Amino acid sequence: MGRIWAVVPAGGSGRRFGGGLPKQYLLLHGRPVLAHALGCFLGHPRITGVQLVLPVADLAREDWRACLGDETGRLLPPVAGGAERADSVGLGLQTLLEQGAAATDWVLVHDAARPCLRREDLDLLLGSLADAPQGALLALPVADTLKREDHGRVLETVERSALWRAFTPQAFPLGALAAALADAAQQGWKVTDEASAMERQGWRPLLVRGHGDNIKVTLPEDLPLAAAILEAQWKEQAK
Ligand SMILES: Nc1ccn([C@@H]2O[C@H](COP(=O)(O)OP(=O)(O)OP(=O)(O)O)[C@@H](O)[C@H]2O)c(=O)n1
Ligand SMILES: C[C@](O)(CO)[C@H](O)COP(=O)(O)O
Repeated sequence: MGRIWAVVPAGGSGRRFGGGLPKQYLLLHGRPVLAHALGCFLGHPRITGVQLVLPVADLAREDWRACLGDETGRLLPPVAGGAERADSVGLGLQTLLEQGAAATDWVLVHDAARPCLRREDLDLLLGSLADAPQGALLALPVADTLKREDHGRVLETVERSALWRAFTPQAFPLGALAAALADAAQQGWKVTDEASAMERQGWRPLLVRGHGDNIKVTLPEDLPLAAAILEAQWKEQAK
């Protein structure tokens, strides 16, 4: 396996979260949400470089860097994102390729809005790649009963026995993922994660069971939840 890169999409506006400041900049235990997400990769010996993707208006923003301390060695110059998450990821991948990454290198894509990724889960995903030629992603089996909605009422209960929640990081060969995202964009397919773009190409990525506390900060109530999760993780590590 060649080098392994990370792309961290942080180019969103946080519409569902609301408020003035996009959620990736909000503070969790004194550090921006995106700094927590970056930290996992910046401090990992198997990650060659980290490509952060920001809203174009924020490229000159520096405040979030202060919290990274001396971890910035592997942080590449941020690039501007696009209208949708998939566009931002694609722009991050293209930048890596233009800067000399090989198409056969691997890339992990991780939401900046997921600040609670455990090192052990990142290691689990990285460790799976040798046996995952079609890529891999952290995920968790659904534990709730799922309903399909129709005009505010239950239409049906969805059989959940084989359903998993897809998290990030999601790991794929860099060139194949860039091509799959470009194809999805050209075909007008809305892909909400990297795996679905690869599935469209016939790939069947490996599901790697991770911890459910790898939450995505999406709604206002997710921020205090993420703070409590981080605190619980730190207490667990301190034992
Ligand atoms: N055009 C976009 C949209 C989203 N993202 C990033 O993709 C991740 C997951 O997206 P989501 O949670 O949906 O963030 P937002 O798009 O900002 O949220 P919303 O859909 O509520 O506006 C986030 O780290 C977000 O910053 C991105 O890089 N570029
Ligand atoms: C990529 C992702 O986090 C996997 O669950 C999710 O699809 C992102 O969705 P969003 O609506 O862009 O937050």
